[in-house]
Amino acid sequence: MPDTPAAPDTPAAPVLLGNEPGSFPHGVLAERHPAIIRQVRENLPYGPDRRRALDALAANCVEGVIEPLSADAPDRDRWTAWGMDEYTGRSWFDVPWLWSESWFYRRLLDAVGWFGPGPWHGVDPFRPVKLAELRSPRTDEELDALDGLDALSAAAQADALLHGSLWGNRADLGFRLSAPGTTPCADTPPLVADDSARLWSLLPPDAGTGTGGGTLCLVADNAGRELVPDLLLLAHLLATGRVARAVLHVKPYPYYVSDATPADVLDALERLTGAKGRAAGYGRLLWTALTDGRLTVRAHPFSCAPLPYADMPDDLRAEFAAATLTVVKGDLNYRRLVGDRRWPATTAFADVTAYFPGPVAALRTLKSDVITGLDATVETALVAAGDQRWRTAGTHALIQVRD
Ligand SMILES: O=P(O)(O)OC[C@@]1(O)O[C@H](CO)[C@@H](O)[C@@H]1O
Repeated sequence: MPDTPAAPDTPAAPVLLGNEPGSFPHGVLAERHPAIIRQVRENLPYGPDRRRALDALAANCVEGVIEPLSADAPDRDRWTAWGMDEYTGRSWFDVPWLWSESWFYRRLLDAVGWFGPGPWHGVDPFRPVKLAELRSPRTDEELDALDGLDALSAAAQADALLHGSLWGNRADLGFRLSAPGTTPCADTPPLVADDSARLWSLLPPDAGTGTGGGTLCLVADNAGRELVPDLLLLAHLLATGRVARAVLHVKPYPYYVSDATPADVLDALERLTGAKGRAAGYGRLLWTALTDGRLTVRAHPFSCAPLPYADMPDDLRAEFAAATLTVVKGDLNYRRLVGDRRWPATTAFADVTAYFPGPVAALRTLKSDVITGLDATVETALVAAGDQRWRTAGTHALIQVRD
């Protein structure tokens, strides 16, 4: 399977595995995944066959080994190219953590009958939790707060929407299974890196007016309370002419509990168009942009690949190469962007993303060990402030740009 180092000129750090008891990756494999299965079992009335399959997966993912997809699986060839044969027979804990997590969600879809011919075909096992969040009063509060933006300068409005999208990344339902009620940490500034000025310099206002303006790719992460502010940001960028077109990359199938799929985009859009005030205006703008082609939604198979973006296929590479800027959202996408490795925290972000075919920005709250691009002083302060939970607790965030 491909294993392109993220940055050929930077010595590659070791790939993260899940086999170290007490480590964050080990906890995800040993505890978070079984908890996700329990939640899925409770949230939908699956019949005995599906329940048995879920129980079998619960045992297999903790005690068993990787078993190949069935011969008639529609994506068997793809998974073969992504390393399935190489890892068959090995413990889930002994293969790259990035790989075994994606494998978990793929096998979960088998267990619930997503690919099958039966009644559960195409039914998102995470839909109940996604919808509960989208319909929550907190979403209303966030949409109502948009009307307060009118009092701000144009630059402050843009920053507010950027930060809404950034901190929306805390809305990760899988994460909340293992870190409920995490509160921001007062000891160190919440932003560990802030390249927002560089980001805005790549998207000047009105650069996108007329026919020759730029395209922004936004590689989305979670649905619901992350996707809503992502859509608001896109609407604002289109409305202010900072971009002429936007491409929203979402997942082709349910993944990492709350990751956005095309169906989730429609749900979020409905939430916006059904809202009041500025939120509704942005909803209408996005609806029109979808109909006239200024906004497109992509669900590329590689979006659910168990591999770093350094291994992206040529068609995706060409898309990102043509964009004025690609904004990559969230923790998992960050791991895939820089490579899921034990990088020293001060490793240059520009080096580990040198392979990326165009300007790229990461907007991410920190929910796993991987980190690059920190100033040494920032790292020292974070470490001095206490334990290493700043890496995984979602209390800190970053905006990093490589142009
Ligand atoms: O990508 P997201 O939604 O920001 O976060 C995904 C996440 O919760 O799941 C992984 C562990 O399962 C970590 O990368 C991260 O903590």
